[in-house]
Amino acid sequence: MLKNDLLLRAARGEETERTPVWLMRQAGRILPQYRALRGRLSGFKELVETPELAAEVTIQPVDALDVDAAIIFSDILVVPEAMGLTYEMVEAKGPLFPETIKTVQDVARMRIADPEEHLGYVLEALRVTKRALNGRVPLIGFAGAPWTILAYMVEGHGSKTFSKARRMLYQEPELAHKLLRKITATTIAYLQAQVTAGADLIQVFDSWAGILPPAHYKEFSQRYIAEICAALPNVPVTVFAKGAFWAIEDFAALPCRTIGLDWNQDPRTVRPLVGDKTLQGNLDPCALYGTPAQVQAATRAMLDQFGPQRHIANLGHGVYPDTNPDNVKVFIETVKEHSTRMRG
Ligand SMILES: Cc1c2[nH]c(c1CCC(=O)O)Cc1[nH]c(c(CCC(=O)O)c1C)Cc1[nH]c(c(CCC(=O)O)c1C)Cc1[nH]c(c(C)c1CCC(=O)O)C2
Repeated sequence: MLKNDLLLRAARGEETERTPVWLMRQAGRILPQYRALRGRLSGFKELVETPELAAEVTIQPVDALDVDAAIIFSDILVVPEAMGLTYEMVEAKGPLFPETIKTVQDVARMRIADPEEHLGYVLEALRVTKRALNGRVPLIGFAGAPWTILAYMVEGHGSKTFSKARRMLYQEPELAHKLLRKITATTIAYLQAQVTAGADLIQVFDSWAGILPPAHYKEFSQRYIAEICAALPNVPVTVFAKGAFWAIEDFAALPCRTIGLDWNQDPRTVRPLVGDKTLQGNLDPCALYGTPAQVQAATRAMLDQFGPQRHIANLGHGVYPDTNPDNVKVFIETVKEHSTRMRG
């Protein structure tokens, strides 16, 4: 039994006495206790692949920030690795795939991963975390959307344009679909296993949705996200497709409960377009660089724009590593106070 189920009730569209709040990337470099632990290890992957350590950093923000949810410490790139494409996390640079997907043979080599066999360390981290949380807050599981995963597998690293990945959609659309189908099958089995291992809510990250033209988004991304949502009927699903403001009416038709908004979207414009869905977001991560009074004012304004119900407060993307954790606490405290007042 959960002692704090605000997140799940808001996600299901039920009334809550205040707005739940958590932050994308809340476990990570903003916390000194994360940096201390991380500094003692060989690297990011050791942390991700050691269930006891992953559980420890998953719970750090629950202790330090008093957020209403924990999100399992992992990465979206564990999926391509499970399919056969190893990633490296290069210090101060980000992810790198030494080998990338270019040909039919490359796609044929990729396996549909078995969750217990190839991603057992994430499932074990979920089980350890769930036990250690002892019902304090819900535990969020996640995966990347197939398009965002393809983008990394083809490009090999982060990019402003992902033009190699986008080139494939024009030059070899059938090959892209072949790969997307394998990623989707892997992701469905992986997320179902996460739920069995203890995840209370699932978030799908389509971080690179916004670089696609709308027609490509429909063809190469949204339909696979819809398949994933439909395969998870017993758990609330959040879809966060960054930058895809033009697809908002299509999201309303997705078989998911919650739509994540980035900071470019105005919740007042979005709300009437998404029916009874719950919305998540969307304070500008850079708003946390202001003074505490400015953070308070920006957070209150955001809450007013969403309205009191069917809202999960968050930033519009992951918190930046150089954010002062004191301002993160101001954000969280302000959500709790102001959203309680909004109901009074
Ligand atoms: C695109 C993407 C990735 N990973 C993720 C996404 C989708 C969300 C988004 O759009 O930001 C998702 C992710 N990555 C991480 C989490 C953990 C849970 C959380 O607290 O949100 C989650 C949910 C840990 C991480 N993933 C990464 C770190 C930093 C690694 C370190 O400790 O040095 C963390 C805490 C590394 C990572 N991983 C990735 C990149 C581009 C980078 C480098 C940039 C960076 O360093 O922030 C791929």
